[in-house]
Amino acid sequence: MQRQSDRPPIKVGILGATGTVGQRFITLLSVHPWFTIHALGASSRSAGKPYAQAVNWKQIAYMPSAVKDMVVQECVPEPFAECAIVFSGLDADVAGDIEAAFRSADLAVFSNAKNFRRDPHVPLVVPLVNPSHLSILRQQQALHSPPLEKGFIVTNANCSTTAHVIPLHALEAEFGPIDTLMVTTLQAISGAGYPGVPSLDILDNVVPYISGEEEKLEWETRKILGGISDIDSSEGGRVLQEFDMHAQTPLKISASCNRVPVTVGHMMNVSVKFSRRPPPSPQQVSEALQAYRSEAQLQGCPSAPVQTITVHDEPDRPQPRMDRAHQDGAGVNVGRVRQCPVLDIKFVVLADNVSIGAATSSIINAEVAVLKGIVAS
Ligand SMILES: NC(=O)C1=CN([C@@H]2O[C@H](COP(=O)(O)OP(=O)(O)OC[C@H]3O[C@@H](n4cnc5c(N)ncnc54)[C@H](OP(=O)(O)O)[C@@H]3O)[C@@H](O)[C@H]2O)C=CC1
Ligand SMILES: N[C@@H](CC(=O)OP(=O)(O)O)C(=O)O
Repeated sequence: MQRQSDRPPIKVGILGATGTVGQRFITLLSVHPWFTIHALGASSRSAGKPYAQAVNWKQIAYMPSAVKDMVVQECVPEPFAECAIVFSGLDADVAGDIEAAFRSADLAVFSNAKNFRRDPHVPLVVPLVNPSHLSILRQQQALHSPPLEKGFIVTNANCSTTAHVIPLHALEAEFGPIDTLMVTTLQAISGAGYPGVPSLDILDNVVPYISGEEEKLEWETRKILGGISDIDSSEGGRVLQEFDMHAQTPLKISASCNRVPVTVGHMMNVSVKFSRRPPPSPQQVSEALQAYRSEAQLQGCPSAPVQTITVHDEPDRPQPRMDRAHQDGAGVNVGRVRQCPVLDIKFVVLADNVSIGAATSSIINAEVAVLKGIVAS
C-alpha cells in the first residue's frame, strides 16, 4: 500500500511500539494512505532511546526509516496529545491503567489488550464482522466522569476469536443463528509475544493449554456475534444500549486451545450446528463464505481485504506457512468444508494472528471510525 490520499494525514501514536503487535503496527502504518506515525510509547526500559536502539526488530519487512530515530516516549498522554488516534499493543499487565489514562485525557484508543473487552460500554469490534457495535461509543463518552468529547476505548478481539468469528458471522448472515460450536485451536508462538514460549517447551512438542484462552474464545464470540440493542431505561434523557451476547438465540460453545511450533498463523478446527433445519450443505456453506463481503470493505476502508474469506478447494489447505501472507494477512483462509457427522458442518480456519488477529484489526477499526466521523480527521 502506498501513501496516496487527498486527506490531510491523520497523526497516530502507538503504545507498546516495541512489542510483537507494536512492530506490526509500525510496518503497516508506515505506508498507510491516511495515517502518519507521530509518537511511539513503550516501557521505561525503552523510553528515551531512539526506536532502532530500543526495539528487538523481528518483522520480515525491514524497519521503516521514518521510525528509526524517533525517540520512544513513556506511555503517558502528554507526548500523544496531538494524536487523533492512539493504537495500543500494550502488555495486558499494564494496558488497563494506561489506556484508561489516555481515554481520560480525551484521546481515542484502539486496543489489542484484553483488559476492557468485557466492559459493557466498550465495543469489542472485529472490523470484518461487527463495526455497528461502535455505536456504543457515544454512551461510553457520556457516562465517563467528566464526559468526554473525543476520548474512548475500542477493543479488538483475541486473535483466535477474530479468526473464527469472521466465517461464523458470514454463515449466520446467510443461514441464520448457529446453535452449537466446537472449536479446537492450533496457535502459533508469536501469539505469546516476545520472547514468549521457551524453545525447550515448544520445539518437537504441542502444549495443550494457553492460560485464559478458552474462556476468551467462548465469551468474546458471544459478544461479537450478538447484537446491540436499546434499553428501555434512560439516564439523563439518553437512551442506553447494551450488548445482547447472542442471548436471543443462545449459542453453546466449547473451545480447546493448543500451542504448536509454528511462528505465525493460528489454525482452528471448527464444527457448527445451525438452528435452522434442514442445515445448509457443504457446497452452500463454501459459496456463502466465498461470497461474504464485509461492511468495512464496502465502505472503502483501505486496509480491509478485497476477499474477506478465501475458501480453498485443495484437500490439504490452508496451511500456516503457505497461506498466512495471503492479502498481507488481512483476511482469513478457510478449507476442508465438509459434513460433520456429529454437528452439521466442519471446516478449518487460518488467520495471521499478528495482522488480522491484532494490528490490522485495530487499524481497520480506526478507518471505520474515521469514515463514520467518530474520529476527528
Ligand atoms: N501477539 C499476538 O498475536 C496478539 C497479541 N495481543 C495482545 O496485544 C498486546 C501486545 O502483545 P505482544 O505485542 O504480543 O506483546 P509483547 O510482549 O511482544 O510487547 C509488549 C509491549 O508492551 C510494552 N510494555 C511492557 N511493560 C510496559 C510498561 N510497564 N509500560 C509501558 N509499556 C510496557 C513493551 O515495551 P518494552 O519493549 O519497553 O518492554 C512492549 O512494547 C497484549 O495485550 C496481547 O495480549 C492480541 C492479539 C494477538
Ligand atoms: N493469547 C493469544 C494472544 C493474546 O495475547 O491474546 P489476548 O489479547 O486475548 O490476551 C495467544 O497466545 O495466541
